[in-house]
Amino acid sequence: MTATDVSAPATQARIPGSKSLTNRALLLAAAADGVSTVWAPLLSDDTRAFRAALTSFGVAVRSSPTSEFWEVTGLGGGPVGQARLWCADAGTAARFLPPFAAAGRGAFLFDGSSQLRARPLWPLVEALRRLGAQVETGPGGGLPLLVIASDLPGGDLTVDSSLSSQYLSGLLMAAPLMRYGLLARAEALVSSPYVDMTLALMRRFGAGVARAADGAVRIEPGGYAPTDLVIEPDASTASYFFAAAAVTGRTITVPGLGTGSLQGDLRFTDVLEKAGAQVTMTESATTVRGGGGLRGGFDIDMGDISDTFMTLAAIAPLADAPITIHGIGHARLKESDRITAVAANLRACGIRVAEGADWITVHPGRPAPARITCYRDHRIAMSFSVLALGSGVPLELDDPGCVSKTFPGFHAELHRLFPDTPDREERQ
Ligand SMILES: O=C(O)C1=C[C@@H](OP(=O)(O)O)[C@@H](O)[C@H](O)C1
Ligand SMILES: C=C(OP(=O)(O)O)C(=O)O
Repeated sequence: MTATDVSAPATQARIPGSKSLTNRALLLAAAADGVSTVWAPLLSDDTRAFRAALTSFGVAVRSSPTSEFWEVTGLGGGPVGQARLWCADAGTAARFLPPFAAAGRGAFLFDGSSQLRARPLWPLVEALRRLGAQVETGPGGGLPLLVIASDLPGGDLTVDSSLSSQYLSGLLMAAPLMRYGLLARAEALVSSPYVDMTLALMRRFGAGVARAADGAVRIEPGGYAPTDLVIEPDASTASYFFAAAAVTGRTITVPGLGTGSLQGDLRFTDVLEKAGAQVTMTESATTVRGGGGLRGGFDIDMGDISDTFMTLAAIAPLADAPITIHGIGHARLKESDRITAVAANLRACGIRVAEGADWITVHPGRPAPARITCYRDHRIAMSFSVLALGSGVPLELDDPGCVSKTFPGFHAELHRLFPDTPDREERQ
């Protein structure tokens, strides 16, 4: 650490709640038998869509006046009746809500934006059918999806999890509502920390969860008990602020994200450490100190934490040697084909990039001013904002507002923490 770093004021980033924790907590509270309170929920497009869909199922969600908590009156089981559910752009809604519906009784029609319709659902559809649910898909094999439910017996299931972990998470969360529970195995699981998060939250809501020696998970029937829960700040969102510290030589602390975090994406700080940043983690906060430039010359598997691969890829031109990221093939199936999108935008900045089915290599270089195509992907917008900050080069985002999927206040917070860098308007 240099003398300059020591004198730099530690600055606290205000990171909103985790999308993944908020939507899981909403679902489990909706299934529970009683009233749960979700403190510090994320207020963004994805959580509003999830909440609105639950309301369509007949779940009452009451906000405190400033939304510092949401009070959810659970159904004490799966939904009953008929409903149309709009999932907007939210992968979590399209993958978590159909299994919940299938564990109820009635007819439920799910749809979403054209972006969400393009994302695969077939492993979930197949799994639900094998459990005995009646599911009809749209022409592409996914949304719009009709679930005709009449209580699921449950049973023994292997879930193809090579494209996404969300199918398994959705099935696991519905399992305590099935008559005999579920014995579930994942095949070729990607993003495994999200399944750990699912099981941890299910336990918080009183579910009987046991892991077998062969990696299978046994979920007991019996439903959920209501609980009160505080949502952690979002670790994927925090990655942009940690990366910003690394590339500007500044210090950023995120309170509320520490050693006990349930979010795998906090491991992005290990990646920054590998790239030369200093990381300090306590039970209640994480601090990243930049300084000394970004170190490259490594090849890293980010398959478990793929939402943060773009954060690294976008700042990689500022490193002193090439950086290769692998294990991220499933990132092609998200809001955009993220490998192609990142590569195209880096090339638009004049940076040398090579890519394959599940990897990308980014070479060092000074970015040229460019217009960044966001593909309505919040993470493209946030990642390239950090590259603009670190390089001091104006990068214009074609759709700065797409950050509202997970952090509507992103640009304002980045500007608050880094006011001395190129003007925000120039970069958007
Ligand atoms: O379960 C979740 O909350 C999520 C799982 C991950 O998806 P995949 O399992 O499709 O990688 C992640 O990318 C997404 O943002 C949130
Ligand atoms: C992939 C993402 O979202 P989801 O799958 O929940 O739509 C994301 O937030 O990066």
